[in-house]
Amino acid sequence: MALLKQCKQQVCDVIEQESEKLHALSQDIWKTPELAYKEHTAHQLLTSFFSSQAWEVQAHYHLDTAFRAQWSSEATDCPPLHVGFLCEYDAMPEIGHACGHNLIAEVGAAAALGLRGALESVQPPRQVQITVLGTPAEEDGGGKIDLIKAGAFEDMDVVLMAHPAQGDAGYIPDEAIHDVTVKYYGKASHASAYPWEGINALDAAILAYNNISVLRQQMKPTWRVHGIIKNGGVKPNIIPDYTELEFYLRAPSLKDLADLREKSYACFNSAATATGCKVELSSSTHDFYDVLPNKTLAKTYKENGKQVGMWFASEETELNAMAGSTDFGNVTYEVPGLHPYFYIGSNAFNHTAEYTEAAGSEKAQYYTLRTAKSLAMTALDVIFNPDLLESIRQDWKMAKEMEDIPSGIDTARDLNCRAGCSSFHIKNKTE
Ligand SMILES: NCCCC[C@H](NC(=O)CCN)C(=O)O
Repeated sequence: MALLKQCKQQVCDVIEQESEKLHALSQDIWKTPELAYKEHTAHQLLTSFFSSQAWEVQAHYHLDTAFRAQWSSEATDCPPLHVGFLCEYDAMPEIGHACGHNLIAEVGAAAALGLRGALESVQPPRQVQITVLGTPAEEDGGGKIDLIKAGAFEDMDVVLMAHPAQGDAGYIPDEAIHDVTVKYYGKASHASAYPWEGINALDAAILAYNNISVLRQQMKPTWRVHGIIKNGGVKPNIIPDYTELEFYLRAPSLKDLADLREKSYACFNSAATATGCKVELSSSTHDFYDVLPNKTLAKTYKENGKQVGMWFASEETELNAMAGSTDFGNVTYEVPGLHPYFYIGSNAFNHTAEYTEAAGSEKAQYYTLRTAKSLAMTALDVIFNPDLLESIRQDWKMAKEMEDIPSGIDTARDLNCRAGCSSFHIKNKTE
């Protein structure tokens, strides 16, 4: 496959040629951290970038801060093979790009440029359509889920993106997540003069927190529940009449998440019963599904990654690692997808100020670009090898069949079902 080899080389050359522009793009995003659905500067930077590179851009694609950029090679007799690359670009409150989404955007852009450059340099075996989707609101909300609902993934064959971490990995089992806001309503009273007249909403909040801590003993090791008290009252001498908590519930499958949700809701409700408060449980964001594995895609990515200098832990280590959650999970229920993790030259952990610094560092560039090369090379393998695509489709079908999806949940369309950045335990060998 001399042509494939030549194309892979071309991917690397194009990405290197464009490296300064790509670096500037991710730097500009990094310097202006924006929260979910409000990523106006990042959106503007990315849409201008793709327009200037002669891509067909649909800015404001179904969402204000989403976009779609497309390019297609010349038509052949076969229907086009449709490859999607995703760019995330939302940041975290107060600590900026602490999950490195500026680098995710750069990887998506670089991989798309590299793949297009390679396909323009040869006569590809079939027509290829490349779509870059700008997907807002991963840290909160789930922009990809809005885009799934709008049909954005419907005709794609494979979707690829990569996420910054502490090491390179082909697949880490990101968990399904359900966010819940818990509100307790009590009755205010003078806390010293007439405490018996009050109904203490803070007591309910503390009981709820402790109920969850007690439940933890009976949780499976892969389950995660963590929360904060957003409102704990206003003054010590006023019995709090209102408190508010926010919790994230996570589990490795939709079935486990439904179980965990039931148990956790019992903890929240019983705290209300014990204190005489009223309770309100609500969720304002989409549930994220677990990320389905695709062995063939992950293996192909790792083979390419090794060619550009990556080191990977064993598959078993990867499968036992914990990450967080992502709305890419829902994408993997729609279309075969790959969501590898990549080293950015730092040992810092995601969601810390140190990681923000690392994501904006010059050092991260080398690792970010080699990740983009590996993603684009993986796309080339899919394009040049029809058997590979067949195997990817088989893996996808099997992974979906193996999910024990609770009744009442239609993963195809009912996105109101259940599904972190904790530490990524995959370490780089050299660290
Ligand atoms: N609705 C809350 C979503 C939180 C998503 C967040 N994602 C990441 O950290 C990216 C790594 N997969 C999380 O897992 O906390």
